[in-house]
Amino acid sequence: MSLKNYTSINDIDHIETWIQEALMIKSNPLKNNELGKNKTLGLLFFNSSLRTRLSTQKAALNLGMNPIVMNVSGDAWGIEFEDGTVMNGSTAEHIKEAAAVVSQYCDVIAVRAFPSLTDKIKDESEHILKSFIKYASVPLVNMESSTSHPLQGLTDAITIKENTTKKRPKVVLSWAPHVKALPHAVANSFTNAMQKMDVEFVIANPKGYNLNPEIVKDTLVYHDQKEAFKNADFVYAKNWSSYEDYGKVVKTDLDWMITKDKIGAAKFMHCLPVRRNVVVEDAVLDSENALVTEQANNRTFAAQLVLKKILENV
Ligand SMILES: NCCC[C@H](NC(=O)CCC(=O)O)C(=O)O
Ligand SMILES: NC(=O)OP(=O)(O)O
Repeated sequence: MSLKNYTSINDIDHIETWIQEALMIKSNPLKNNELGKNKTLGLLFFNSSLRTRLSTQKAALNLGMNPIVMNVSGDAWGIEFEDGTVMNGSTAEHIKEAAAVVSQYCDVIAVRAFPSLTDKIKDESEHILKSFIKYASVPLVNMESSTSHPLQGLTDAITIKENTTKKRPKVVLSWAPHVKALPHAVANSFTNAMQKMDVEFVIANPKGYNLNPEIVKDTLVYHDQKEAFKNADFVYAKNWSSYEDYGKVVKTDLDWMITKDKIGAAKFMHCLPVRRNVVVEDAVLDSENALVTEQANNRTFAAQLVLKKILENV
């Protein structure tokens, strides 16, 4: 299947096939190093990044593409996204011009834009991502938007497939404590990805932290972490702010921190960056059961698969 834009896990037609394709790329990353020759990937960051910034560039380089990167916030002119506004405030150019202009320099555009966590309706409308899609004339890749992080979700699916010996492993997504209000994007895309895979998938979170019911669907949600962790093969930790009381930290349940004692022999996963001894204790991250570096490595191959599918279509 060729691809126009990659904005959500729902753009994956058959996840098992995509995983196999990504693993083929991993076994020979330079096989298609002519496919992107003389093509430019523009990476636009409205927020910080280490893994996405480097692994997506690495993926582009493996395909022979030329990546160019910009930190939009701070370095570029402030972009206006509202239609018909009198631009006499702090924004200096409109997304209509900005996206059209970036499309002159790039064959593919990748964008990272986190949610406000204050305006649920606006965040859920994905106005930044959708505006780029509307006004750019080239394909777009989501590098974590308000509600989804599909490069991460695909990576996590690949990592679980590589690290399981069981036909149908038990995978638990667990909320974990944090000092800040964080987005739902990673948890949403992980949930979307697990729902497409042949795994026993459950979610554990304290009361008040249920994810968007339209994402959770009929996935089992436990409010008792210990109960959820029984017989788990993979524990995926992530903090998110409240969805119901949108963007709020309703309570910091410190006893939800992931410990060696709690997860036993289960493999530990996290998208990173992770706050040690807040989200998860050192003993877990420093153990052989931590897959976090492997996940970060797989980001390259997930991005490479997505770019390959887009390049085959342009
Ligand atoms: N891209 C992976 C996670 C990005 C972001 N984490 C953060 O903002 C953590 C920041 C901190 O720990 O201060 C999130 O949860 O969506
Ligand atoms: N996991 C992830 O997306 O990391 P960065 O925020 O560092 O890109």
